[in-house]
Amino acid sequence: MTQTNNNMTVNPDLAMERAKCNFNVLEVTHIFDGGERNTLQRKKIEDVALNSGASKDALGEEHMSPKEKYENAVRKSCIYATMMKNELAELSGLESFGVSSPVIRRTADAFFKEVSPFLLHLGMFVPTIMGQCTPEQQSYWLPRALDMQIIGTYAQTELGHGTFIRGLETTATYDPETEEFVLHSPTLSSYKWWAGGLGKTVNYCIVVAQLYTKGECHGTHPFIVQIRDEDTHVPLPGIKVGEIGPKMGFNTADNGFLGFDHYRIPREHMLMKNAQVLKDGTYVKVARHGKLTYGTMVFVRVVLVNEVAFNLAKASTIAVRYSAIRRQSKPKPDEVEPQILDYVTQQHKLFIAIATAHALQLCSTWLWESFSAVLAQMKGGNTDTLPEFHALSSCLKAISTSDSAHLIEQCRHACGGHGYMISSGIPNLYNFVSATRTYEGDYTVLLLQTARFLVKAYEQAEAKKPLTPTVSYLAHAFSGSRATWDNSPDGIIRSFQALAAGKTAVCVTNMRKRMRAGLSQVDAWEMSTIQLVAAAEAHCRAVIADTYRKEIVRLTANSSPNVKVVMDQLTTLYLYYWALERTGDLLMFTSVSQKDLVDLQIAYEELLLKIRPNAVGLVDAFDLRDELLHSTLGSYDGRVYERLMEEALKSPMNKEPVSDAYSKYLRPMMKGKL
Ligand SMILES: CCCCCCCCCCCCCCCCCCCCCC(=O)SCCNC(=O)CCNC(=O)[C@H](O)C(C)(C)COP(=O)(O)OP(=O)(O)OC[C@H]1O[C@@H](n2cnc3c(N)ncnc32)[C@H](O)[C@@H]1OP(=O)(O)O
Ligand SMILES: Cc1cc2nc3c(=O)[nH]c(=O)nc-3n(C[C@H](O)[C@H](O)[C@H](O)COP(=O)(O)OP(=O)(O)OC[C@H]3O[C@@H](n4cnc5c(N)ncnc54)[C@H](O)[C@@H]3O)c2cc1C
Repeated sequence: MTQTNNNMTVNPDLAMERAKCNFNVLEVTHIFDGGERNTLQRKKIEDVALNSGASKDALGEEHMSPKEKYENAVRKSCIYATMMKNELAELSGLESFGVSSPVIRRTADAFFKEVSPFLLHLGMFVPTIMGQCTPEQQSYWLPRALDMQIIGTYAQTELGHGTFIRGLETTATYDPETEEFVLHSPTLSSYKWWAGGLGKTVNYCIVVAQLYTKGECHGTHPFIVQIRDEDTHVPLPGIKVGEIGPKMGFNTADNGFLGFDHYRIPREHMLMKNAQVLKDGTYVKVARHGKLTYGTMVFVRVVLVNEVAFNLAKASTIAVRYSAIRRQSKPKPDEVEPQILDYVTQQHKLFIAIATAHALQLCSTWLWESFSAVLAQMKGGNTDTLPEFHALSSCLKAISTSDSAHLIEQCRHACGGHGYMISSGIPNLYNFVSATRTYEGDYTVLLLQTARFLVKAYEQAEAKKPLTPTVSYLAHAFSGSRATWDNSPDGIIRSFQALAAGKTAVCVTNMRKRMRAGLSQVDAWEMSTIQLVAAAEAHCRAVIADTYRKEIVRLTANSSPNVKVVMDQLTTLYLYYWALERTGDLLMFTSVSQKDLVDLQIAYEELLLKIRPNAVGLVDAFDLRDELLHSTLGSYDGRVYERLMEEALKSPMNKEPVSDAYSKYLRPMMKGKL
């Protein structure tokens, strides 16, 4: 029997779950959105962007050819970009549309099952103009880019190098005679590779190249480069550009390749905020910190934490709603088949996904605020906080993307066979999020950046020198005794810090041992990298746990009692889950006993049961409209089987009763005439 809810026919199991929920869902929505005002503004933006139906496709993207898919994505990008410039910019309170509204970014997902070919324009081209140009350059380029008179991308990675930026081979050689830079791709491996939108969409790009002037190489620098005619869109002479072909995801992003044959650009097209080349070819370094040209990457790493929190919220919404309507097996012969959400193993798969979406969402807001503070200090010429921030944003990017990809895959497992359907929405989420673990700095590589900082901080702690806030716990690393286990939230967080400190200490000790045995510092470091990655991961988990806990306590200070309880249950679940995932480490670095761990496992299982009645309410609180979920399994009304059948019937394979393949191949083979 079905029930109606907001004029909608709702699956009775979902209706029952909603009736069972004992907390005010809207209050939790406000927490996730960062306040009631943000929720109201988000809803307004979604109404304007989505109620017209402009986000919908007549035929599902999955049934289109690659060319049709791309053209459709461009069509919708143009519609959405026009909305962004007009109605949405006004609604979001922005003077011009752009990178500063996560809501506008998130709402775009209703238009694209994969991604927009404009993602890199707004995600990296515009931010690079904002972060790397002089004020004069900015006043020329920014209005054109924001108004989308030009469309750009960020072409840094080459066929031969992505991680190791200092190893890039594209050259930009200054010619003082003509006051131009000559861009050149000397080898196949120097071809730019991967930039989103480069294949067919953009007419400009940021190119990162090795700068040569007066015969000397000054390392990689960014340049703004026109690659296609502004009117005809034809590639300009000296440019070889194209699309790189099918990928696991991102198939509407026309990622491209780009090569230069002694291609000339004006001197002023070097982005000169951090370094300049004067007319006579003199190189002048302006920036106080050598890595400020990496600024756009740091910005995107910060943004990505928010991005993956949102995508994990989507996957957990789909999987929890589906688990409430799906009934399977008969553990008690006299009773009806239970909802699969009643299985404790299912709760174990899913509730951590909900908790992690909250943890990452709150950490992303905190990280954004820290980033704003670092930028404000740098405006005043102070770069002291940059190393700590680079270490922090590197590990948070690595762990948030990796955990989210893993948990989205776990949500797919939780949906059984139907989760494997593209129409479930989960495969596209996974394909998108698994790429975030690699791009903008690979997981291992970024954790090793954090490890560099941790080791230095450890040495400072050893020398009793002051420590920066996120590593201040290292000061306790020299007490000589193991940290005292205590299963309160604060006690568990202290234990996570003890693990990070203990693992860092082991790395330092091993590296010193290896160096005493004759290895160079580089080789001793290399031999310790497995443990260094583990130390950086432990550090990051301590930071996330601490931030999540503190933020929830702060944000629920005035919440109603039941909201306080359910938010506390989620944070506790997060802490228990990760403590139980790291029992070996806890035994090494804290006083935890076998009995403590057995008790913790029982407490965890009891917590799952406490959260169970509120599970659907918790994902409803993410307040994700069906248009954003793109899912047969996760829609608000729970009409799962109906939607699966409707989608199956849309398949072009079902257009004809007998496939052409029958007369061409099957019949001849079966009649022995092939
Ligand atoms: C209309 C519709 C619209 C709809 C849409 C609406 C849209 C709305 C738009 C908004 C939403 C957008 C969503 C986003 C999506 C974007 C998609 C992006 C796609 C992907 C893009 C990319 O994928 S783009 C390429 C990224 N490619 C990397 O990511 C390379 C990694 N590789 C490195 O990043 C370096 O290679 C690596 C390892 C650091 C070593 O760099 P290196 O060799 O130079 O340096 P060393 O290791 O020697 O380190 C020497 C010392 O520098 C220190 N240091 C290093 N970096 C530092 C730093 N950044 N800041 C401070 N300090 C730093 C270090 O800590 C050492 O410090 P110390 O010496 O004190 O220990
Ligand atoms: C979907 C997608 C979109 C992208 N978009 C863009 C874009 O718009 N613009 C752009 O410029 N780039 C883009 N990229 C490229 C991306 O930034 C790089 O792929 C990424 O930085 C990883 O570099 P790589 O491919 O060179 O990997 P590699 O560095 O070759 O990594 C391969 C393996 O080697 C390991 N490894 C490498 N170096 C070390 C080390 N020092 N220590 C230990 N292990 C190491 C890595 O951990 C990894 O396991 C995109 C990539 C993808 C997948």
